[in-house]
Amino acid sequence: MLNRTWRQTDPAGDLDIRLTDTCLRDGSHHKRHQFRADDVRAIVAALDDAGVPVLEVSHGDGLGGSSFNYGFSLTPEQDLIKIAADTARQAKIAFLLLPGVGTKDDIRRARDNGGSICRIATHCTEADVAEQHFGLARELGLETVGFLMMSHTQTPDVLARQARIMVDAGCQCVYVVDSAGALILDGVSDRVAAIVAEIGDDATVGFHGHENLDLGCANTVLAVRAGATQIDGSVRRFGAGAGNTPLDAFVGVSDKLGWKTGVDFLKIIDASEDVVRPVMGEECRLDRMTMMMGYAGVYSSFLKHAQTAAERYGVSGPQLLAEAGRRHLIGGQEDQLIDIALKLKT
Ligand SMILES: C[C@H](O)CC(=O)C(=O)O
Ligand SMILES: [Mn+2]
Repeated sequence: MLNRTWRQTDPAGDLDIRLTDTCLRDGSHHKRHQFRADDVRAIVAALDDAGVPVLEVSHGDGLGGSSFNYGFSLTPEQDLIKIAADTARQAKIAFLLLPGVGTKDDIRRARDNGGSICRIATHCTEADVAEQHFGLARELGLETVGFLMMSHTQTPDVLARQARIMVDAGCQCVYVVDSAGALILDGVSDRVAAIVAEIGDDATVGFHGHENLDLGCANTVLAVRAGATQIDGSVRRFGAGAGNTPLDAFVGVSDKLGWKTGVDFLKIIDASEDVVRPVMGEECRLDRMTMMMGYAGVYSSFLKHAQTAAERYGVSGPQLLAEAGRRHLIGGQEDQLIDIALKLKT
């Protein structure tokens, strides 16, 4: 019989990990951007009380995302950022910006509303479009994070070079972002390790997982073991597609591995059940649509757009998403889903 203690300490040893919950930003995709002010107030209060150090609040596609192309917000995101900042006692409020969707003025407004961490996301080969935004964010005294979206599409070396561009522009932490939930175990650790090797003396590295192949927690553990110290997740997986790495479960995993997150496990699982779940409308599901997203490498925030197109034109959603994967669509190409549906219909 193996003499195993119940608490398997991890080869990575005692680690401090900083968690960011993104259910009020990535979860905005799942909720079709229909957050009410009271939803945000309740979720921020509960996650803040549980000790979550960073809460991200914005439209799912980032500042300025409320539009015909991405979906209109029920409550202006700048109001939600201010509500979050006014409600949180210890948590910092982060916001996301995709250059071209949002503007530098949106960054200024989010800072004025109490946001203190500016997270700038680009496709993983287009880091250079964010250079001026990192520069402005640092001038404004904001902490900066860079998102390399759709990281599964590029090799570790390419991502490392893109991370260097972000850091040289003022980014303080670069994330491997598994936007499609398509990365599998070593595919995560290889990418994180390559970026750590490139920028580890100047910046930290993070990981943002999605659940489309049900690997969120496992991938995130390997990201930490490869050197990531900033981790995204969402309570109740409340994010695009089948959701993000479940932050509540990951807190439990971290506790059992001896990693320090500062989050109270009992409080976060109660917040998940009693506060977040009632706001979601429906659970984020691992179903044929979301599994096809992970399988075909499709941007998770396309899910609701693909469901709408498949229903409107009477075509197979999984087949629509398979073609979106073949076309290597990236954020901003939501309209292509309609083109695919029309072609499938003929
Ligand atoms: C705008 C996207 O939703 C950012 C993100 O969360 C991802 O790429 O994953
Ligand atoms: Mn995401």
